[in-house]
Amino acid sequence: MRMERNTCVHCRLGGRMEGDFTGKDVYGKHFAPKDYLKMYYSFSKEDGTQENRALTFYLQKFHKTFTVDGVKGDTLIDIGSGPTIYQFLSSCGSFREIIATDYTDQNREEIKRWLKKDPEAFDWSQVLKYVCELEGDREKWVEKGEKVRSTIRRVLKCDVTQVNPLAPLVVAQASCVTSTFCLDSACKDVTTYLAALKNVGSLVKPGGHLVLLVALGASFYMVGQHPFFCLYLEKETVDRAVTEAGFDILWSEGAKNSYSPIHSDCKTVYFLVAQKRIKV
Ligand SMILES: Cc1nn(C[C@](C)(O)C(=O)N2CCN(c3cccc4cnccc34)CC2)cc1-c1ccccc1
Repeated sequence: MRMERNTCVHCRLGGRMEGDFTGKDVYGKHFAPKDYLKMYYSFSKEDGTQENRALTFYLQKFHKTFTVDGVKGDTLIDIGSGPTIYQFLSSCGSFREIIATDYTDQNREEIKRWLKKDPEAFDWSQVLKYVCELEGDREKWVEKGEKVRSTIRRVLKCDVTQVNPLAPLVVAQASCVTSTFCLDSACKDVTTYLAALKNVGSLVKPGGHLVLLVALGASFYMVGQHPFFCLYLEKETVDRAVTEAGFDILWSEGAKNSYSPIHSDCKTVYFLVAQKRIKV
């Protein structure tokens, strides 16, 4: 039907995206990791032409943070890991232990599938090769995979809306906390976002680092045919939330969104590195 092809996703959804927060239960029921991974983390076309500019931006910024700038420490906690492991490829050589976390069972299971080398696990080999090329030796990608597997020691449940996001577990404060596209998808409004950032920030030891990847100017994103809510955030809101959570922003960089408008209305993907103030 011609009209159908010409209407935006928002319109086709009957405008349901505005304010339609995707609650935790919906994630548990409707979030399909395989569809998500195929849609957002396929690295290139069959002919090898590289097309995933969003992913290469994230990988370059993680490389700058951990390999070039030398952010390191004992433990790194990743909050809202989703079903992905790309976020660990540069940090796995800089921390003794990585703890991956997510709210949904199916995302944690997808990570465990890759850790166990399950043949049904998502193929991250192209992404491993890209990061090894950034580090100067593309041929080291198999060893890189083994290093990631040996460094991810735990895969835990998290809920950023809880004061202790890892409750009922009490985990020692970490040298570094990373979180990619989590708070913007998990928080229904800015008040909740500010509180969630304080909750996540409480997991960082004084002097430790917080690394965030945020979708700016986004109200939804698609996984397969299912729309998911995203909190509409501007750079200034994120910067203020990080500062109010007790961190100094060391550097940040935004990149124009390269997702298809069918997948999301995201304007900018925003990478930020901050350091927790030491109370004197
Ligand atoms: C790309 C991309 N990836 N993602 C991350 C994704 C798929 O949303 C996810 O797996 N998440 C985050 C939400 N999350 C949660 C949901 C409910 C409650 C949670 C309570 N605590 C912690 C986590 C909770 C569960 C894991 C979002 C995008 C994206 C965003 C905007 C525009 C375009 C793309």
